[in-house]
Amino acid sequence: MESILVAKNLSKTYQMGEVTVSALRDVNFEIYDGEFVVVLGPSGSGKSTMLNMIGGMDQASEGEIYFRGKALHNATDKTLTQFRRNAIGFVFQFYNLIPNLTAYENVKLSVELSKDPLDIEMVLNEVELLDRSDHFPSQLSGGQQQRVAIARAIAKNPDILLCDEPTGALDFSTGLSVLNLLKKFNKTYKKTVVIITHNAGIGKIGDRVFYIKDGQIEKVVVNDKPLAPEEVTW
Ligand SMILES: Nc1ncnc2c1ncn2[C@@H]1O[C@H](COP(=O)(O)OP(=O)(O)OP(=O)(O)O)[C@@H](O)[C@H]1O
Repeated sequence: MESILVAKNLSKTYQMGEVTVSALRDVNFEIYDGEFVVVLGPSGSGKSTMLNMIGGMDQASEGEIYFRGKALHNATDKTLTQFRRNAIGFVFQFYNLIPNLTAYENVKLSVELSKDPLDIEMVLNEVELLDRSDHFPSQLSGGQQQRVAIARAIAKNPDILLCDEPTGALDFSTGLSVLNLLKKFNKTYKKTVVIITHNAGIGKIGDRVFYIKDGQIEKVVVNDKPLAPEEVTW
C-alpha cells in the first residue's frame, strides 16, 4: 500500500514559562492511502497535537513529516495553507459551523477555495440533509450539525479526513450514524480517514489503531477484520 503520510522522529514541545511540556516525543508512523486509522489515547496523551501536525495546523519542534513525499515540516506558510485547503478535511467535536449561515452556505463557503470540490447538493444528500439545506445550525440537532460538518469537510474532496472526537458530543445512536458516514466516505471515495478518540470501542472499526500514551505511540494494532460501527459499543 502507498503511504500518504510519513512522520519521522516527530516531537512537539511547548514552553510554558520555566516549564517545557513534551506533547509528542520522537514519534514515528506511516499512514497509508485509503486506510481508516483510529488514534486512541487518554486525555493529555498528545492526540490533538498529533492531529495538528498531520493537518498542517501546527509545526513540529523536531522531526520530519511528509505528505505524498512532500515535506511539511519545513514548508512555508503559503504551502501549508494550500495543503490544508486542498488535502485536508477537518471534523471537530463541537462541529464549528458558522451560526449565521445555512447548512448549504456552510458547505459552500468551505468549497469556495477548493481545487476540485464535489457537488454540494450531492454531498448534502449523502448525509441525508438535503431537505435541511436552508436551515441554520441552531435549527438542527447536534447529530444533524455534525452531519453538516462532515458534508462541509467531504465536499472539499480532501485526500485525508481528520476527525477530532467526532462523536464526543453525541449520544450513542447519533454517534453511530456519524461513524457510518465516515466509513462510507472512506469506502466510497477510497479516502483516508483519521479519527482521534479516547473511546476504546471505536478502535475496532479502524483498519489500524495507534495507541498513544504520554506523547508516544505505544503500539499499533492491525484489525484484520474491522467491525462495522453497528457491531461495536462504547
Ligand atoms: N498550546 C499548548 N500549550 C501548552 N501545552 C499544550 C498545548 N497544547 C497541548 N499542550 C499539552 O500537551 C499535552 C498533550 O495535549 P493534547 O491536547 O495533544 O492531548 P490530547 O490527547 O488531545 O488530550 P484531550 O483528549 O484531553 O484533548 C498535554 O500535556 C497538554 O497540556
